[in-house]
Amino acid sequence: MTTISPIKENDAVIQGQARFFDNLFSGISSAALRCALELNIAGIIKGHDGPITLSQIAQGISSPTLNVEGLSRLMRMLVLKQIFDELRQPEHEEPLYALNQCSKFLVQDTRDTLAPIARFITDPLHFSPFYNLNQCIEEGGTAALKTYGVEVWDLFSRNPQANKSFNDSMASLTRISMDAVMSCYDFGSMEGTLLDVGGGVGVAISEIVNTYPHLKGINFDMPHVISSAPSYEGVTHVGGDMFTTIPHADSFMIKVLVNCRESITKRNGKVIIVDIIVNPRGDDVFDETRINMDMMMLCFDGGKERTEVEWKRILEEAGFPYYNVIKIPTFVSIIEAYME
Ligand SMILES: C[S@@+](CC[C@H](N)C(=O)[O-])C[C@H]1O[C@@H](n2cnc3c(N)ncnc32)[C@H](O)[C@@H]1O
Repeated sequence: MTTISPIKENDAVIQGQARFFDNLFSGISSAALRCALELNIAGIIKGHDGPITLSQIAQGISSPTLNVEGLSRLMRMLVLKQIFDELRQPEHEEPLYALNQCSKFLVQDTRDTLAPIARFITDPLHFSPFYNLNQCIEEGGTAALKTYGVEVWDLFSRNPQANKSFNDSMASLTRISMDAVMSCYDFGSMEGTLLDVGGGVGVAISEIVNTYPHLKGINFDMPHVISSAPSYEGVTHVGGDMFTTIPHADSFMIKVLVNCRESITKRNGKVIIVDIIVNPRGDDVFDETRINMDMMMLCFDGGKERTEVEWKRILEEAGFPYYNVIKIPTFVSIIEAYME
């Protein structure tokens, strides 16, 4: 006779094992998310205007050799991960699958789509350097350089497809945080020119200028990024290297501060930083996202996400001893920094 001892979920050893496996297999969640994107599952559900069966998803994929059993197992995984909802209703034999607050971001071509960042983050081009993360910690330098022989910005400037994929991914990430930024910060009190340093293809500055047309926007980024930026009314795109010189403006939105001080034309000029403040305590719903983004920067471009103490130090070194932090309901915060 076999006796089965029930799993004691409170047992620290069991919990440790479960945590180990959850982390070990977390890359499979990314792969399943990418697979849902490639198969356009969110788009198929959205197209039906309501929850649908597995067979309807299968029809939407319309592959003559579709592995329906595989699709059903994929949906089980995506439901377990709360990426899609599964509804069991008595009148339906088959479960119904529905979009939820997570999978709605997989629908493509909407204003709030996160499909471009999902595609970029799960792309081998982005993921391969993580296999060299240990080297980048042992020796310093970026894992991207060790993988590709060039830094990412060079890689993007030489590879138009990678450049577009990265720029689109950043634009989608920026777009979803801009509502929170705009509703919590009064750009209307600014005057003259506002320059976004490393502004990508100009999503943030275009939204600001669109709401506050009295401001003149300057979007500053590297020439290969600017060359693919769409034009926006009230925004001038300028290509260049922020480590060499940044154009003059009355106020700045910025990620790197060193050159900013010399570029501020008025004494009352201020710097608005819209960026991550790392909170290693993990008591905020976005803390893991912020730490993941920090690892991405460590591996990929050699940048870093900062705690408030680190921001305070870097601001002081750049000549901005006064600052306010404005917490907003998204993964970034606003830091308003002043010279005096
Ligand atoms: C993390 S992305 C952020 C893009 C944009 N601010 C956004 O939120 O969507 C960093 C940006 O900095 C730009 N960048 C990196 N090094 C730069 C440099 N030396 N001069 C100007 N821009 C630079 C990159 O091209 C990229 O668009």
